[in-house]
Amino acid sequence: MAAEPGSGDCGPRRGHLAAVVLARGGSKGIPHKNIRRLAGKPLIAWVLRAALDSEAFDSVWVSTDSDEIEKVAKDYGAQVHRRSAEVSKDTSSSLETIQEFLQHHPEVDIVGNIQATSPCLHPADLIKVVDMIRTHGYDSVFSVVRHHLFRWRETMYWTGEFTVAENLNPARRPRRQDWKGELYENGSFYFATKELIVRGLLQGGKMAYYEMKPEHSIDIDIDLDWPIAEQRVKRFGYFGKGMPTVVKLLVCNIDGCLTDGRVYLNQEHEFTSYSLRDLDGIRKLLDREVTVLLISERDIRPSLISNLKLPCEFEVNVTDKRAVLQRWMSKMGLSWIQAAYMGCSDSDVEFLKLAGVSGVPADASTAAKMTDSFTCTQGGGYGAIQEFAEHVISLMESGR
Ligand SMILES: CC(=O)N[C@H]1[C@H]([C@H](O)[C@H](O)CO)O[C@](OP(=O)(O)OC[C@H]2O[C@@H](n3ccc(N)nc3=O)[C@H](O)[C@@H]2O)(C(=O)O)C[C@@H]1O
Repeated sequence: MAAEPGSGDCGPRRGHLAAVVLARGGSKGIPHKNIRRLAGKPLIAWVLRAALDSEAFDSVWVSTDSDEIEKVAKDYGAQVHRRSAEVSKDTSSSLETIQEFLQHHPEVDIVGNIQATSPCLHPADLIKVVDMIRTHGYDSVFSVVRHHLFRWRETMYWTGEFTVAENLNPARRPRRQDWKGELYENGSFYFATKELIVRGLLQGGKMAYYEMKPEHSIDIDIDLDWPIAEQRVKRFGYFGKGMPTVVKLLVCNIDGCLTDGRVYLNQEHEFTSYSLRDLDGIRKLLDREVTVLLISERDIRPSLISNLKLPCEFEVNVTDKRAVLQRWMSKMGLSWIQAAYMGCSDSDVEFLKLAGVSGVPADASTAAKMTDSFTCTQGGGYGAIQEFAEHVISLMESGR
């Protein structure tokens, strides 16, 4: 979606390109915004993952003044620049914070300032922007989105002033499909050379914009934006995988996904519970011809599963998950990319990584959560399977 900038091709550009995500600790509007969980992951994790997976940068940094953010940044694979208190104030601008970063990192020639507040970023976009800089030699590139908004001049009606239309003819109001709309900066990223930044500019020199898809363009500014951003990320975000559009099999760990992992005991029996919402999610997948296989490492009574009255397969007392999964995949003639996997424990990590799409409940183990999986907002046994099933269905329906 790169635009055609007027100045044409400017020749190749080399030099160290650093992705820099600014994440101060003291955000005002939304407390701890930069590491608050959005769709199951700390906010900064979304853009860090896109930047790292793009493999387009020589280094990926988080600039922060907070120990907590430093830890999260490192957990997600970024390097950390500890910034000074002077550039961590409410009044500090991104520009001065980036200038400070450059003073400490003289090896860096170009900065891609990626804003955590736009969490629907995809590596493919970053790869194209880096190509605009590397191959076409632009000095600065920033993200925009197209809006179809009619603008009207601001007036004070009580003074007798009249308003006028600024970008439309009211006598011939264009229909959305007959009007290209206008480009607006969307705050997702700002790439600029060191020369420009040192001169006090993030946008300047040979400039170009990069037009993002509207579904990927979201700017968290006020607290009201948060739930909208969360929905958008769940539907259109980058989950670190090839994003399959065909899913034929869901394998789901019973213990901790279908159940909440708790077992109640009396002298004769063990009891667990499940959520009807999860059965509904499974049913939705079955309706779409996805085979559902429930597995457990525990010796669960088969009648417990058959009592769910769902036409799904199950295997219990599994000692070798890999062998079971391999058997199912070859029986169905599938490759991993066509399989979905939901798990919650360390023994699921391998399969969470292999599957085309994977999900973990909110209370999964840390190792399971650190995989590139869709992290549910619900815990195991409380609707996580339903949430993941809806995510899988939206992937299949989006045709991506
Ligand atoms: C490059 C730039 O000018 N960014 C500014 C953007 C940009 O103009 C809009 O997004 C455009 O739509 O606007 C601001 O955006 P905001 O305040 O949300 O900041 C965006 C992200 O950067 C972090 N940040 C910002 C400044 C700073 N000195 N240190 C930081 O760590 C924030 O924590 C947050 O994760 C604004 O609304 O005031 C302030 C930002 O400085």
